[in-house]
Amino acid sequence: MAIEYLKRGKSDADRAEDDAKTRAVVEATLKDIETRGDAAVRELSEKFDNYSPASFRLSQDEIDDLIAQLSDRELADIKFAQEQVMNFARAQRASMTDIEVETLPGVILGHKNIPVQSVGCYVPGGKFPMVASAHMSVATASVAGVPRIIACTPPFQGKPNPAVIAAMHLGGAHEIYVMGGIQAIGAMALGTETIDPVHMLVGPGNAFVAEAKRQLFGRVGIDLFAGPTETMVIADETVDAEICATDLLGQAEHGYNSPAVLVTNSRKLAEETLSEIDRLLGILPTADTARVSWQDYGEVILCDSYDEMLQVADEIASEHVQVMTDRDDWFLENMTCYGALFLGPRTNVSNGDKVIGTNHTLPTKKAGRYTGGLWVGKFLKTHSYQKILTDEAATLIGEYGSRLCLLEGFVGHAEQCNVRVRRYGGINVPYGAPAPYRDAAE
Ligand SMILES: NC(=O)c1ccc[n+]([C@@H]2O[C@H](COP(=O)([O-])OP(=O)(O)OC[C@H]3O[C@@H](n4cnc5c(N)ncnc54)[C@H](O)[C@@H]3O)[C@@H](O)[C@H]2O)c1
Ligand SMILES: [Zn+2]
Repeated sequence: MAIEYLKRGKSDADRAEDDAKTRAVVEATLKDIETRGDAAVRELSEKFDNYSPASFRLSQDEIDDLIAQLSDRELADIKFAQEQVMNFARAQRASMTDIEVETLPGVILGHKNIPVQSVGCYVPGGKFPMVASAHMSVATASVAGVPRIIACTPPFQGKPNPAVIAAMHLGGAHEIYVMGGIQAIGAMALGTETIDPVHMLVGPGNAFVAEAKRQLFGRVGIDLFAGPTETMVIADETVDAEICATDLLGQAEHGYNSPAVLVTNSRKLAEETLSEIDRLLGILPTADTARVSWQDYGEVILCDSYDEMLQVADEIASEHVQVMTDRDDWFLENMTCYGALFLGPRTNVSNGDKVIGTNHTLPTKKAGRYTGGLWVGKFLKTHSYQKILTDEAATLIGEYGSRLCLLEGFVGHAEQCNVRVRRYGGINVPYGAPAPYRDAAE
């Protein structure tokens, strides 16, 4: 491979050191929440968010008052986006069917999809009140039929954000708490004196939130590792530097640690994009964060061929991958590791973030190698079951089972089969012995 870095971000070693610091903070904080419950949650909320309300849970009156602060236009916009997300989620739900098949005469195998019974949805809100994240988790959980949906978001500028709370409420949240960061994640998963723990945590967040979910995995389920936003632009000379630079900075503004990577086969586009980014950083109102992300994590990678671009992109496995080339569908066909694809110059990552209807909670830190993003299927558990309807099937499966159990040395298991062979097949298998071999066709 002849790839060339025109700009490089932080080294892997530096990134690993940052992760280790986050891990340690999260571990100590979760322990504190587990030991001291509500008291710890309140102290942490005071410390990180300077917020200490009478109750972290919003009452129905408080929710109604907050929603009343929105204009009709704002409410209609929120509803439009939520409807797009729910429509796509409904279509995806319809693609998941329960099945029941007869694999051998009298042998019935099936699976059914059962909603997770309670979920905790985290909606980020430290730097920006992320209204859309409420559609992605809360509304999607509603489509899945989750019977208990609780939602947490930090205060924004000292108070609950009306738009976020409206989206949570309209999406179908049963309990809403104004609580952020590790304390929200810990309280939802571990429970406190006032919060019943949930079975699964979902939703994106900063490095602390993502790490807290990761550490709690096992105690509860999690959707996926969805930390600080990452973006990649794969572009050739079918597009210009303005669009590439805009798309890179558009996501770098999320925080101080959002990687943005350009992968291209054009040196001209690469160089022009670098100078366009400098120009835009002079006028973008959120340049404070975007500039730091770009300095520390921005990368420009020049490749020789489309094959090389594909290989680099799969290796990085970025959360968002915007493809603007003369062969976008070729990337769709061939890419294997990413969060979501945004194909062609007419769409862009912020459409997916806010409005178009695909889920914006997506895998970061290479998690796209083993999972896609949040979707209605993550709220459903697929459980199998089996039945044997006839004596013949009980005998046939029992005989094979008897011998296969003993092949592994499991005498007790073999007897579970043998007792059925004796009872339903009338064949006398001595206790603990393998069933005699009969041709399955007999
Ligand atoms: N992967 C995805 O799908 C996806 C989608 C949307 C957003 N995001 C990411 O979500 C993140 C949102 O981050 P945010 O910070 O704005 O909001 P956030 O709600 O995730 O985090 C805010 C909370 O972080 C806690 N916190 C802040 N500083 C802390 C510290 N030093 N130690 C411990 N806790 C601390 C506070 O309790 C605060 O309430 C961004 O990084 C964004 O890129 C990811
Ligand atoms: Zn974004």
